[in-house]
Formats: sequence, structure tokens, C-alpha cells
Amino acid sequence: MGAPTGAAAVAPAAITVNGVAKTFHTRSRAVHALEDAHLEIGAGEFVSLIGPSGCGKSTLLKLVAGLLETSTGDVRVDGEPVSAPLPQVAVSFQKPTLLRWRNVIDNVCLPLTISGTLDDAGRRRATELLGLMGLDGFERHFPRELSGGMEQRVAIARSLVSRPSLLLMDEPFGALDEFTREDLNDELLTVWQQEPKTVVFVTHSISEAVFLSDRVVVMSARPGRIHDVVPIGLPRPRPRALRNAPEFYDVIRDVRSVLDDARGVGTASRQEGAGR
Ligand SMILES: Nc1ncnc2c1ncn2[C@@H]1O[C@H](COP(=O)(O)OP(=O)(O)OP(=O)(O)O)[C@@H](O)[C@H]1O
Repeated sequence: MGAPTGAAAVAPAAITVNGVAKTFHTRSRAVHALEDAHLEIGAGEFVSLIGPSGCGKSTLLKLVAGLLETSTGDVRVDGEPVSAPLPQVAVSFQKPTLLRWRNVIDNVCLPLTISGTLDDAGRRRATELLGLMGLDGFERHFPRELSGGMEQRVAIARSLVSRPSLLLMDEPFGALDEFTREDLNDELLTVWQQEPKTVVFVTHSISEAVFLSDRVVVMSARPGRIHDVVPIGLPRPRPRALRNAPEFYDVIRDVRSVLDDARGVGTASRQEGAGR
């Protein structure tokens, strides 16, 4: 498949999370969502965040997105402190949040419409991204005519249309059946390989994290901390068949062991060198 017009126009972003804590003050109490988080993500890396419910994965993602402010410490993208959403960063969530009254192509073009930069090249790019997402021929359909998986494909195309150098994804495929999720994982990796960018991906699925990532950040709960970072040594590109390979299961076992440890239920033994 040829690269889309003007692909890889923007260099991927690097991220630094330095001594970050986040406390939410509700009316009745203070919630320590994140404590003493340190993390470096290299430009072009694909990193997943995984951990028990409530351990601060979304909070960390929103801090990088500039949607929340840190309580202490700082977050930097390409060396610049993040204090508000940055134009080179796109965020996608579990709910696709398409505009029901706009058709598919107009939904994908929305970021360009909002920034006042929509032109013929932008429309062509939107069409190309829909093709990459397996949605050729659906440009004029409305969200009500799409399945959940198709809506999420449109949302991913929308998040890519402005060529972000950093893509932050919060459980984007969490509501989808396993087969659709795997298809979307494959499509996401195709785009990521064609247009290098940094991706931070929150998921509850160990296999999804392993399949996609260069490294998996394992977090522990109450207060949320970064427990360990597991490098995923599986070669790229990663074909569908990798999901049946023994080495894939070895790495999954390795990450599960770290996750069990983070949850304080350590049972499995981490294989030294697995996944490295
Ligand atoms: N705006 C908020 N106000 C108060 N507390 C919050 C707020 N946002 C998150 N929290 C709390 O911070 C903690 C971390 O939440 P966060 O959503 O980051 O966890 P998570 O790991 O993404 O969870 P899940 O896996 O269930 O989505 C939780 O205890 C949550 O209740």
C-alpha cells in the first residue's frame, strides 16, 4: 500500500513525566490519583499503560494531553512544559463521540474545519484515512448507519487527519468485540508504521498492550504509581499470525506476572529475559 499524500510530515514527539502527582479534591475528600510518576517516552515509541481500575491511567493520559494540571511535578512534550492542549496532540476515547448530524467524511474533517485549515488536500487525506480504516464507500453515511466498530474507525481517522505527532488513546477499543478490536489493532499499527508518531495507549487488555507496544507501563493502584515498565521485544512488523505464536504468549505471561505483582497477588513467575 502506498503512503498517503504528504505522510509523515510531522516528526514524532517525545514525552517526559517528571515526579508527577495528581490529587483531586472532591467536596468530601482528597483523591490521590497519581503519585511520584516518572516516565520517559521516546519520539516514535508506542507505549501502553495498563493497571487495575482506578490506578490513574486516564489521569496520566489527560495530564500529557494538557486536559488536567499536575499537583506537583511536570509533564513535557518535546521539552516544553504542557499546560494546555497542544495542537500537535490528538486524543481519542472509548466513546467515538461523532457528531450525529454530520456524515462520515465531515466528521473526519472536523479538526480541520475547526482550525480553519480544511482544503482539498485535507479532504483527500480524510478519504485516504477512511480507506486505511477499511471504510471505503462510507464517506456519505451518517453515524446512525454505522456499527460501533465502524464509528470507532471514523473516530481514529478523525484523530489522525491533522497529522498529530502524538496520539493519546484512552481505551479506544474497549467497547468492541475481540475480532473487531484485533482488526482495529492491525489498522492502527499500519497507520503508525506509515506515519511515524508517538502513541500512548491505555488498555485493560494485556494481549492488546503486548501486540501493539514497544513498552508496557504497568501501574499499581492507590495511589496510582508506575510499578514497572516491560519492554516488548517482539519484532515488527507484527502480523496477525503473531497472536498464535508461542513467543507472544510468553510475553503476555511476563506482563501478567508484573501486573499480578503490581496488584499484590503475585502468583506467576516472570521469565527472565522474556519479551526482551
Ligand atoms: N475529576 C475527578 N475528580 C475526582 N476524582 C477523580 C477524577 N478523575 C479521576 N478521579 C479518581 O482518580 C483515580 C484514578 O482515576 P483514573 O480514571 O485515572 O483511573 P484509571 O486507571 O483510568 O481507571 P479505569 O481503568 O477504571 O478507567 C480514581 O480513584 C478516580 O475516582
